[in-house]
Amino acid sequence: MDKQVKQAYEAAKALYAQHGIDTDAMLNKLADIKVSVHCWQGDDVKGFLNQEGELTGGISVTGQYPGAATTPSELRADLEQAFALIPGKHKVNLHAIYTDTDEQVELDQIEPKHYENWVKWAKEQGLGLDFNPTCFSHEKSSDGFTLSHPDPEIRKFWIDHCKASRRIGAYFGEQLGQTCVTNVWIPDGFKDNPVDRMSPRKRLKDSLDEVFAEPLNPKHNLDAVESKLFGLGSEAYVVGSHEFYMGYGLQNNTLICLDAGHFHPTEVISGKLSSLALFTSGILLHVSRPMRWDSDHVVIMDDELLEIARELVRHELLGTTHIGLDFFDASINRVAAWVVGTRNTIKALLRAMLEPVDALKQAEVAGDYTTRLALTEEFKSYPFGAVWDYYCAQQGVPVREQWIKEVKSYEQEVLQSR
Ligand SMILES: C[C@H](O)[C@H](O)[C@@H](O)C(=O)CO
Ligand SMILES: [Mn+2]
Repeated sequence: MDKQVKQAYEAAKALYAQHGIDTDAMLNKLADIKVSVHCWQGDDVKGFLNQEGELTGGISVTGQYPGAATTPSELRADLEQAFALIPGKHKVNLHAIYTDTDEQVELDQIEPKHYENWVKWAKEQGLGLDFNPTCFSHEKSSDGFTLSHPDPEIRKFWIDHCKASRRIGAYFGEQLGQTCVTNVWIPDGFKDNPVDRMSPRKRLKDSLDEVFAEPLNPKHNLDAVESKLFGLGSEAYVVGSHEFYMGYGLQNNTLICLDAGHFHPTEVISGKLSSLALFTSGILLHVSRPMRWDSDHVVIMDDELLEIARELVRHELLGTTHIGLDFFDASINRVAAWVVGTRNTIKALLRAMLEPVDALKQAEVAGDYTTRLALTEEFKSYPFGAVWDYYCAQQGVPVREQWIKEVKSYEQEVLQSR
């Protein structure tokens, strides 16, 4: 390890120790945290089932940066490159459209065999896998409705797709010895004010009951449901709102997924964790960065990211929270997008672990808000960067911005020839 990195770490360690913070212990804890890295940043949410099809469902990717993955092997190679620059061992989050097969399979007919190569690769790489049914970018969702569709045949198609997806999730979990989280998100909603808000929700509830009817081993698969406030073309009404899924998840014991971009622009998910955690067995996060809307920008070290990390650390929610990422930016190198967003998420967790939580809580309980504010502010310039650098070196990944040149040479050697 670089001498300077080590020296800076030792100095930082001594400073934190004065507040009873054991940096070595925190780094061991950090190494156990898995972030679920979403495959869809690598190819602009196209997938491999119908690559030429349009991205629908009220989500959008902008940018023309060259080098998007066009095959499962390319996507895996890009992910490997990203993971070589991210400390720790993590998970990959797949959508159903990321089949690896020559078969032209329909979404309601997908089977574990269509994802076998992903499992083989995940085993080789020591990664876990998560899964999502893809209820968009399909002719049967072209009018904006899937599980809440008024036509029972279309609804059945999507129910069967979600059922098949859960079985694939269970197969991932069983094969990899790591629980797979299968997350259901649907785009269903209206562009303009509906007359009947209730009936689509009733249909969605019934559909979900069918989807989740088959009992699966929770060691292999955990179900999650993801709400949203609005999408492109569903500005007035989304069937699967926060209230809907909060009720559904609590009543049916599924994980509730909070996507940072799925609420009103000034509403933050960090503030929701301590409430939800009291009533659920677990939470799924989609860490994202909404800019004025659900824009899915790459995650940066902003106040909300740090606040999410603090909530997880301060209330000991790391054991029951599944941390997934959800952003897609095609205006920059896509491998770099993964690296920036994932490194920041892990770094934010480390920053939160290096705060004097007990002292801050004591000050708060004693009504000493002066100390609470002063200590919080002073800790913002404590040398967490030196601890982070040491962690990267310890984990065998580039320290600080050293990783950028690796992404640049990968771009030259691999991405540019695509
Ligand atoms: C592709 C993802 O499933 C999708 O982004 C979903 O999670 C979402 O957040 C939709 O806005
Ligand atoms: Mn999401």
